[in-house]
Amino acid sequence: MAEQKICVAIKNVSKQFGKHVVLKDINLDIREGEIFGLLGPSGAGKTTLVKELSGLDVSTTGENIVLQQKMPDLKTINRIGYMAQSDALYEDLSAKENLQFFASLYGLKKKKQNERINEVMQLVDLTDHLYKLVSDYSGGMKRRLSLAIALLHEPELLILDEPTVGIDPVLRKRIWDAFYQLNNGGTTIIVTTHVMDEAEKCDRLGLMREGSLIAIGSPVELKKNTNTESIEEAFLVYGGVAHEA
Ligand SMILES: Nc1ncnc2c1ncn2[C@@H]1O[C@H](COP(=O)(O)OP(=O)(O)OP(=O)(O)O)[C@@H](O)[C@H]1O
Repeated sequence: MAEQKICVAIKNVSKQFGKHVVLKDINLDIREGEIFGLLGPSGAGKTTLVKELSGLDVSTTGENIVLQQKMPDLKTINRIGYMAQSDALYEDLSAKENLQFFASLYGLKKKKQNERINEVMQLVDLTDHLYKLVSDYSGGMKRRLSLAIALLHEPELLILDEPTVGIDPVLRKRIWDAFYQLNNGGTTIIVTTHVMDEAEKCDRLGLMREGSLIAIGSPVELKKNTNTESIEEAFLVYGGVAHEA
């Protein structure tokens, strides 16, 4: 990590859907250039939080400052790449047509569009499948195409909601290689996951449970502080579940 500048500042953020409190007073700084993982079981509030950071939802109280702007902010949204949990692709179009559509939405000019389409498809290793209909893509290919789309406008911050769910280990490694490549180029990455080996790949983690952030630290720190050997065990200790050695 070259710098310690703050990319995302989450300040006293709470979220309620009706009476249901989904996020409880979250405070978190994410640094520029880091890969930050939000780890927690289903329903912990990870998606709700990253949607707020992406400008797709708003907090009930508190504020989310992303790239020095209070969210939601239209200009800032254009500096973020967001990959949702389920793929938002047009199945009846080819990959290239999908990419062109989203590139136009991002306002990229024709020449730039073609350049970026080639670059992002190379990064996700789909160059040979550019003209294939998305309906003929496998699940893993669709995930990689979604990632390519999120990268078209060269975002400074990439937010990935469970990017490798349902993906086999070989492909998962390939996708993570792409994340590292982007991160080495300076992109800050926020990734939600409930996969422990994926959590180990992050620079720092925020452990979430029932809408609360119960611990923040590097994988090594979290294990050391709880005297455990795995993130899974550390999570249980932070969550108040007895740790049996
Ligand atoms: N639009 C909504 N209206 C009402 N409740 C919602 C809405 N969106 C999310 N929730 C609730 O908020 C809680 C947190 O959901 P969220 O999707 O943020 O969790 P998550 O940690 O991302 O889980 P998963 O890993 O399953 O995606 C859940 O109880 C969910 O039912």
